[in-house]
Amino acid sequence: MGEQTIPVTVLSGTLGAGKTTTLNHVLRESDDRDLAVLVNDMGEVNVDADLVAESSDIADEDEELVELSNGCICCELRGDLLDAIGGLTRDQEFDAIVVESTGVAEPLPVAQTLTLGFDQSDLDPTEFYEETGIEPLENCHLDTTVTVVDAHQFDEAMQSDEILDDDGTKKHLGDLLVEQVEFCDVLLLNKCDLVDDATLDEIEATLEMLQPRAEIVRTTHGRVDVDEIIDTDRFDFEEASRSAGWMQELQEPHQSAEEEHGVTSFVFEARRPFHPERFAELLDAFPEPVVRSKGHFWLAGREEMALMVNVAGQSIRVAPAGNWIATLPPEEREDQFEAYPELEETWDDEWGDRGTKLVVIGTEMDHESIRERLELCLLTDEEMDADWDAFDDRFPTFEPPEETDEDVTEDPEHDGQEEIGIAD
Ligand SMILES: Nc1nc2c(ncn2[C@@H]2O[C@H](COP(=O)(O)OP(=O)(O)OP(=O)(O)O)[C@@H](O)[C@H]2O)c(=O)[nH]1
Repeated sequence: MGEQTIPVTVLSGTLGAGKTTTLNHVLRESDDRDLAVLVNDMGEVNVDADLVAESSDIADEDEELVELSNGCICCELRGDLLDAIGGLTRDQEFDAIVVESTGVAEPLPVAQTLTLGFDQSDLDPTEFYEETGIEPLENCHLDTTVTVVDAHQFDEAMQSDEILDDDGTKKHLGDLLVEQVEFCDVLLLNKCDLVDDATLDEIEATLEMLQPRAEIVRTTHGRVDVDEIIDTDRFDFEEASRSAGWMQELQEPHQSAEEEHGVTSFVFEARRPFHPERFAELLDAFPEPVVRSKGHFWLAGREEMALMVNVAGQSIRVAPAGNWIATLPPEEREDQFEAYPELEETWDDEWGDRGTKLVVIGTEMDHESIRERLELCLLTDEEMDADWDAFDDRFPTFEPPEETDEDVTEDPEHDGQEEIGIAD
């Protein structure tokens, strides 16, 4: 794998960020490379493929264009994506392949599909192959994931409550933007011509906080040095899925976060549960400077299961984060102690591992005031002795997970996160 196989670059980015413009630039600048291009076109929403096909610069016999329509390559077209790459590369030797996702695609499932399809991942692909009927492709590797960010729309998109529909899956624009930023190797901060330098510095500081690993390149009209995004060998699935800022912050918190352009982060920890009503109220009107928050929490009345909160701009979702280790049979608990020795150090005689750990990232945040507001959501001494089941609890109910030995300190990234819809 690697050297001799065809490098695949995936371009993501919200609608209108400049993916097609970047792709056109790459094609124009790649006279010395034979490129294949796959464009995911969502029918009426997106006419990229037409634009690409019409461009005379691109209608070059060395290049091949495949359009994947009527669906999303992060959802039902996952198999089609691999089929298309398989078809393209069966008889022709390309130097590289560029995949342009739709503006609503999540990069993680696309990368998962490619790493599984190229047999490049440590995950067991058997089920995937059975489900899709796909033969693993041995002649390609996922090389670089690129997210194009629209500098001009960034703040607005983060604060937007616009809901996007990705083939039936509804998500907030801000949530998608954060996912795209958190999962990539290279961030193109595009449309720099429309934004002043001070604002660009601020956006870049936020991007760095959200995604410390990615290379950030400022561009105008997608004019990037092609070597920054093609055949870079930058992609690593494990690293990519673990590198998001909030994850690093949870694992190695630096309490007095270095401030750059007003972007800071802190970790909130507590060993008492949140009052479900007060915490719901806080989430309803989450402090505006918070750009991103994620972590697990303990909700009074939910002593079986840890919950996970995921705030990205205006989007707030809650998901199950696995059973508390305290609920496990003693022998399984011992296994967990062995695997995670630090668990024993923080174990509470009464409540075991139950507790809350959230990372909060934001711009111009007053840490103390946000910390205080979170603390006010914790049960008071009096409430600690009350009947917790009697509290008004608007959070969604989740079925207990089948596997009970999940470590809640790891991010399980469960599917099925629920938009909590606390506001209504
Ligand atoms: N001023 C300015 N406009 C840009 C820049 N990059 C792209 N645009 C314009 O922004 C619009 C959207 O660009 P596209 O490249 O089509 O964006 P996209 O991400 O492919 O959009 P979708 O395919 O709809 O998701 C076009 O009108 C581009 O000409 C830039 O750096 N500066």
